[in-house]
Amino acid sequence: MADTPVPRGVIADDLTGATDLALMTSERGLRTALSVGPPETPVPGDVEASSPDVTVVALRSRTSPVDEAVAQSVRALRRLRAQGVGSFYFKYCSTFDSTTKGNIGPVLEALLDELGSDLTVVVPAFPAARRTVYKSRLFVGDDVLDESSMRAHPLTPMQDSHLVRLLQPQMRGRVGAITLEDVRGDLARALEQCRQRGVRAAVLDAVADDDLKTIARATSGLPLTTGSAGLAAAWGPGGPSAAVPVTAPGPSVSLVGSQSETSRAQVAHAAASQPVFVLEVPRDRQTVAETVTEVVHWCQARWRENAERPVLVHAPPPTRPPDPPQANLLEQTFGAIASELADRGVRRFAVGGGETSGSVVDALGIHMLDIGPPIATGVCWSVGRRDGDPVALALKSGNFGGPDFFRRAWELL
Ligand SMILES: Nc1ncnc2c1ncn2[C@@H]1O[C@H](COP(=O)(O)OP(=O)(O)O)[C@@H](O)[C@H]1O
Ligand SMILES: O=C(O)[C@@H](O)C(=O)COP(=O)(O)O
Repeated sequence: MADTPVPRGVIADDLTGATDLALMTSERGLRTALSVGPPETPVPGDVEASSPDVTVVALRSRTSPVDEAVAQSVRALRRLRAQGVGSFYFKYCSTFDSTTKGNIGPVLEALLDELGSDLTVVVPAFPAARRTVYKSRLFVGDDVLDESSMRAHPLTPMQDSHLVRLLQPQMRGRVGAITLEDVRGDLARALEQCRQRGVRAAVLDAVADDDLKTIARATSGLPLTTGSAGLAAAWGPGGPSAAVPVTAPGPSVSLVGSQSETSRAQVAHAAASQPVFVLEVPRDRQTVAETVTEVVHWCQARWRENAERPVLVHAPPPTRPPDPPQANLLEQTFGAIASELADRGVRRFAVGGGETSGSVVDALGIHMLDIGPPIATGVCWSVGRRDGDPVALALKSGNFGGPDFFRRAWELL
């Protein structure tokens, strides 16, 4: 197994992306801390004792305006540097989710500027999750990105699959491409040629785990690398899993705001054995509050019938075209449901969707997560603390997990 130096600081643009990567490093035996938002600077003297191998900072910047995403990401980088971190990874989605005013390019350039570095790589490939890049085109399984279900994402509809074409309009600097032949040939030379041509971000083809190992080795000297959790599978020497055990008693609830095909199939599967509540899209804050009260009563009534049986609450099908204010009200609704249920003693939450997970964890007031055992590729149990009590969280990217995810997850607790 390759022994590749590990970027010690990871800045992730959403929470499920952060847990995806943290699972990867923790499974490889790297002690991984996940901070929800930039970490507080630790008290000097504690640094050595508590220093993890990798600190992952989960932001909620994926759909933020450019200025906000840049400010959040630079702030995270500065906090990590203050803790002694010297090498960084910017984690975005393996489906390269970004809006038309996408912030991946601006964030990447701001981080390069902050580090005084000229070149980085763009590596969203994650073959274990069937994301591959060939001739700069991103594939999801057998489909190019813009022919996959990502084409109809409510917040980040992806209507091109060519990463250079997607990224260049977001950047001041030049975007280049490195072909699979060069990745498998003389990658160091290809990177040097990019540098000489003034390329700031080189999009790398990769279709197999071995390509990622090659890339991890060839880019280990760069202060900043970027991509999905795929590349993290090639970091470090590898070793026994550093995952912590996760236990939390009491009733179980799944909250699904994701509209991906995968999530919808998972909800349909769960509905065969679990009570399911379908939300309406709230019109305003007042209807958010009314909906939350209704859902909390519904959950409690279901648990009085059978305390062991998980329940599931999910968002209704979206309107076309997608409506960001409605998306935001739904996120608030899921967050408030979680927080009201937690006030009533619920400690087991499975959440479908990255934005939805961010909203739920924020509403629960959780700032740090310990990484637990895997549930599916890219999804794990994690533990946060709320008023000192452990809260078990399965934070699932919309696109991840098998059809039985919302049953299987509970069986692992
Ligand atoms: N019916 C709907 N109308 C508007 N927005 C919706 C609807 N259903 C879900 N959403 C929003 O879509 C977004 C889904 O994003 P996210 O939770 O990140 O899921 P994924 O992981 O699939 O990207 C959330 O902001 C959610 O509130
Ligand atoms: O890289 C991935 O696919 C995931 O880690 C990820 O970023 C998930 O984002 P959401 O689909 O918004 O949950």
